[in-house]
Amino acid sequence: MAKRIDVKDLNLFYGKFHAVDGVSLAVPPRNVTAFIGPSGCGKSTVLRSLNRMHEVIPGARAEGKVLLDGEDIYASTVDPVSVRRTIGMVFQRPNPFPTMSIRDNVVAGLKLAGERNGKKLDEVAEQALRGANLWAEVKDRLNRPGGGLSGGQQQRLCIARAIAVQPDVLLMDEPCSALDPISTLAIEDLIQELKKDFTIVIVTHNMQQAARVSDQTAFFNLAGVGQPGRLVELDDTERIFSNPTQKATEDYISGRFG
Ligand SMILES: Nc1ncnc2c1ncn2[C@@H]1O[C@H](COP(=O)(O)OP(=O)(O)OP(=O)(O)O)[C@@H](O)[C@H]1O
Repeated sequence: MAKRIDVKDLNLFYGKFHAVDGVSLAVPPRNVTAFIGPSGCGKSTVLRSLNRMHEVIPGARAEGKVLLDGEDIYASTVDPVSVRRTIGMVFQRPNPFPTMSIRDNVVAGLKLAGERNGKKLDEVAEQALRGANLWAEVKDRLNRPGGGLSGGQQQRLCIARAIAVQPDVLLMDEPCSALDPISTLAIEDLIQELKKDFTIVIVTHNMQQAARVSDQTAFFNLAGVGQPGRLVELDDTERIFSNPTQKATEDYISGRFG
């Protein structure tokens, strides 16, 4: 169930390129944290480092600590695959397995982990689809392909797939950027529901969205061209949008740059 994350002096690299410099931040459990900032400042890179997806890119590496309820996910004894199971991820473009049935998409992770009991898989599929606010729309076509759903439904299917394995944390990388406004609102409502059970970190370019869905907001920026991105400030969302302490944050949220 929902866990806290503490990031300590995290530096992220792509080969020799120092992409993110010295980030420290805390994400409380059952809380939505939004990452905002101009393009290229490292939001997605930091997000991917929170479940060790960053290192999947050839040459990419992380220095520093990411603690999940005090346990360092980068410790040498930790299996990155189990980290990714505990800290799930939803991507920018919905990526269901298109020919696989809706039901099998949801339970794909569980089947991979060896669960073979059909009744149990049906139960988990229903629970996860209900949790993702999709059950009512798909309950009569669970055996039809996931690729046949609308974009917004596919994204909720991917959220159902992510929560079916009961992660502690959900990372969302611009989950609404490929969706229309109605589907976007459906996902935003869903995020409010999900935070009762999960710790959520969301990258968004949409500042209204950050203001609507998050409890705290982290503003990232670049010190200059070719310089690494860094965390400028992290505070309650209300404060970031009404009275930030840093001028760069104020300039960004008031639309003066970015
Ligand atoms: N796979 C990669 N290989 C090399 N460099 C990368 C890779 N992915 C990102 N970068 C670089 O790392 C820096 C941070 O990129 P990142 O995508 O994290 O920024 P971002 O703030 O999420 O940007 P955006 O808002 O445009 O998605 C950029 O300079 C980017 O070019």
